Amino acid sequence: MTLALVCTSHSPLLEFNDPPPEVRTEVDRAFAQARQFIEDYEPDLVVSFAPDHYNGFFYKLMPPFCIGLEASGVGDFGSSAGPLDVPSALAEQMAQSVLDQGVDIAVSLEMEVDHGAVQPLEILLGGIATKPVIPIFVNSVAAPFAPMKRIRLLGEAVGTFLKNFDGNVLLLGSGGLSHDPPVPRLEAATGEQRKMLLGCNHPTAAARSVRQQRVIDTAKAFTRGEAGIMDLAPEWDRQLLDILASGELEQLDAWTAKEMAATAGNSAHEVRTWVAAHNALKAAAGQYTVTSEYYRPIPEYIAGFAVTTAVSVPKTAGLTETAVAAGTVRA
Ligand SMILES: O=C(O)CCC(=O)/C=C/C=C(\O)C(=O)O
Ligand SMILES: [Fe+2]
Repeated sequence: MTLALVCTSHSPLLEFNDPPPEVRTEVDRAFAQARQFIEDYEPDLVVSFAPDHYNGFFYKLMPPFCIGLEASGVGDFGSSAGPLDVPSALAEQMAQSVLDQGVDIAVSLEMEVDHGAVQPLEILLGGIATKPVIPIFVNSVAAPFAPMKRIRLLGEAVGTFLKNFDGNVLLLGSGGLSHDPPVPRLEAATGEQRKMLLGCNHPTAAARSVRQQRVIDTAKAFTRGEAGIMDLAPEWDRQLLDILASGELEQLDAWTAKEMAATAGNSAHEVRTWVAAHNALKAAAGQYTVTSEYYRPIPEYIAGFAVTTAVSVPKTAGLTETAVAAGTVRA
């Protein structure tokens, strides 16, 4: 059994608001590099840690974590709709193992996933059903949030389960880094929004379209420096990437939800998926090496935008020559 990891920011704006061409080229190159990394690795199973943005999980019943025993894409922001290829029996065994290890996790036989889970599958694996995928929802937008230590322990429990898997496992983390896009929040919700957040009415295509347009308009205003959302926080992003690369993930236990949001924006909680994925790799393999890392704050995507790859082998010379040659290595 070996493991590999790709963590990537997602953005609903990828196809709706272009950054300058040289930045788009950089992002495409980082995606291409991650795709090649996966192709070379030939995963038998993908385990995806991803958030949701009130398309599949609502306040009517909001679990901190959930494993999909069956799942399908909802098709928001032009992402693919339809079933994922979830190995249900294996996903159920994973859920039992995670529970046995002391991490309470929900399961869903009808999990709905949005662009947060679907974009990485499309971009990195060519579609939502090209490989067997176990989707793990990590709540990253709906307060209250699980403490960071629990996120680390979720990753550890998943990684411990994967130790016994006979095959190559690719871990995915999706989201972040610093960003504050206009995702509605309960504390500021109007009557109609509150109903949407509760999940009283499942979002219609028309309602989704209004929400989507708001994100696009905000991104355009943000790029002009005119949006009333928080700035990106490159220093916070770099600190996080350094900690993830160091493997000393316990350092993140002290990060509180309040400070994370205050420093890096309300959607910075999506980095929880990165922490869980990295600790799954660490738990399964003992050590890991980050092999490539792309990072740039991209206002057009409202994102501290990063793509990294890692493998379950001890540290050697550090980042690979490929990463350096592609110009995607961090400073
Ligand atoms: O109004 C809504 O709920 C839609 C907003 C939305 O889905 C925004 C998503 C933003 C990201 O996924 C992101 O920047 O990470
Ligand atoms: Fe998101």
